[in-house]
Amino acid sequence: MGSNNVELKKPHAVCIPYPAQGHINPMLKLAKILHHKGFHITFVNTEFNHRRLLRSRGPHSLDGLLSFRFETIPDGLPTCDADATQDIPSLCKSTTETCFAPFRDLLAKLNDTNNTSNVPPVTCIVSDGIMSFTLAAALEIGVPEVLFWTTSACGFLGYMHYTTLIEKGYTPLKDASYLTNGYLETTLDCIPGMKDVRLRDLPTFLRTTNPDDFMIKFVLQETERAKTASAIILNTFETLESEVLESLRTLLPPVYPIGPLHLLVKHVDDENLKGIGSSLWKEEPECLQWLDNKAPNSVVYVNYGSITVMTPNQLLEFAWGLANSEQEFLWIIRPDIASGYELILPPEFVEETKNRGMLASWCSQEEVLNHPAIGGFLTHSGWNSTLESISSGVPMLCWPFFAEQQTNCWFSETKWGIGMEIDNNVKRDEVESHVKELMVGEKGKEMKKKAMEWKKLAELSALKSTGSCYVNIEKVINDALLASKH
Ligand SMILES: O=c1ccn([C@@H]2O[C@H](COP(=O)(O)OP(=O)(O)O[C@H]3O[C@H](CO)[C@@H](O)[C@H](O)[C@H]3O)[C@@H](O)[C@H]2O)c(=O)[nH]1
Repeated sequence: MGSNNVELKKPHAVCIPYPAQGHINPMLKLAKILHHKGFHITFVNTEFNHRRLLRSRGPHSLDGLLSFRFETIPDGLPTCDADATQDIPSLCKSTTETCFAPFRDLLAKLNDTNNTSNVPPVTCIVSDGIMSFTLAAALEIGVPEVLFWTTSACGFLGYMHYTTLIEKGYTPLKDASYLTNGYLETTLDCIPGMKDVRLRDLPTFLRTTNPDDFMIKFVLQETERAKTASAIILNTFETLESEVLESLRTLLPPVYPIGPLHLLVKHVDDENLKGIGSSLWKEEPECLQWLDNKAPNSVVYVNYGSITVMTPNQLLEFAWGLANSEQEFLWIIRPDIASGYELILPPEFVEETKNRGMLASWCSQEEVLNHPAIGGFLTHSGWNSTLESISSGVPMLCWPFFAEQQTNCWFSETKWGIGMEIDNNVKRDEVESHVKELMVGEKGKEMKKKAMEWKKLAELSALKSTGSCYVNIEKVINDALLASKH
């Protein structure tokens, strides 16, 4: 009884990620940190992802703890049980249009004083930045809400300036020829903190001719609502993106960099929480065993995250580029990477690389990037992948796919000196030469040196008690999450 009383006195944070892998991962880490700081946690998944997590991690993997519980709401899309990423624009549309009511019902259930489940009243909401419908629900029950944008600060700044791009007539594009006629190379000087950025380096939803494009409207809606949150948090660190953060601070409520969360969560020393994970696909531990037999810095790691798709031809160009580079590689090919196509790698490729290549469908990426055998990362430049690579001191080849990945790529290459871009129209010769440069060339050595410097700074920001992001989490808790709304 006594312990229940203690439980009922805790502050209660409802954490709701956008329902995609790259958003659930950092939100779960943050939820664990908040739990460690004394919060009761309700973590809200969609029913679709809840079922996927149970399949990938086992039937009891979401049982949670007395003080860390999982709840679900429907995502509004037709029922489906595929182990595949959902279409992002459809998911943005359905979450923004249908999730408010079930979320509000869930809050009412959690706040029901007749309930006998020892859940304290909800005292704050931590919501994904692109689930901003939750702000109205927070307002209704009179609790503060912090928005967690899981992108880089630079990517977020790009989104914040969609209004500027529309005002200045940069988007929508006049016609489809503007996609290929060199127009996207235009450099801009209207985004403070991103001098000389090109249109093509900004989040890709601007590449439309349709003035009513849903994704543009969605970005405008989410960035406008962000201004009404109690605070904005970002999974980055001050020294990495100081100029951009400064620029964001002129546009928004308090902005706190609180990353890298995968380093900060290491301070949570709680055996009960260790088993709670968020991988939607089953990880293949053989990848790590394979790496154990490799020399330091000898393997290039290839992974395009959870959303990227490509044509069989692009896949083939990567395959032959890797084979011809003569480097060792660990290549993760998600089962749905070539969605809609049958995916077959040529037997000659498999034969030629069998002694120096390992193929798998999903892995524990943080562990892989931290393995001493990894010398470089061929990535789609998703923010989690970029930050995990930075924190492991691993330089990158960037093949950005969509959203703010293009911005992450540009910053990796031009500002942080740890990335080299591969042309979107991927060709095997370019993959071969870039992989060689990354792994054994002079440029690769320079990038490795820089990456090791950033790794140190990432670690510093996550230091227990004194690291700037460690301190920022305390500030978010005291100044926003525990602050009374009224
Ligand atoms: O085999 C794998 C592949 C990936 N991951 C993890 O999955 C996450 C992938 O996230 P990210 O690299 O950010 O890529 P996306 O899944 O594409 O992420 C989406 O969400 C990010 C955060 O908002 C955005 O930066 C991206 O543009 C958007 O596509 C990372 O934590 C990886 O460690 C694994 O654990 N194993």
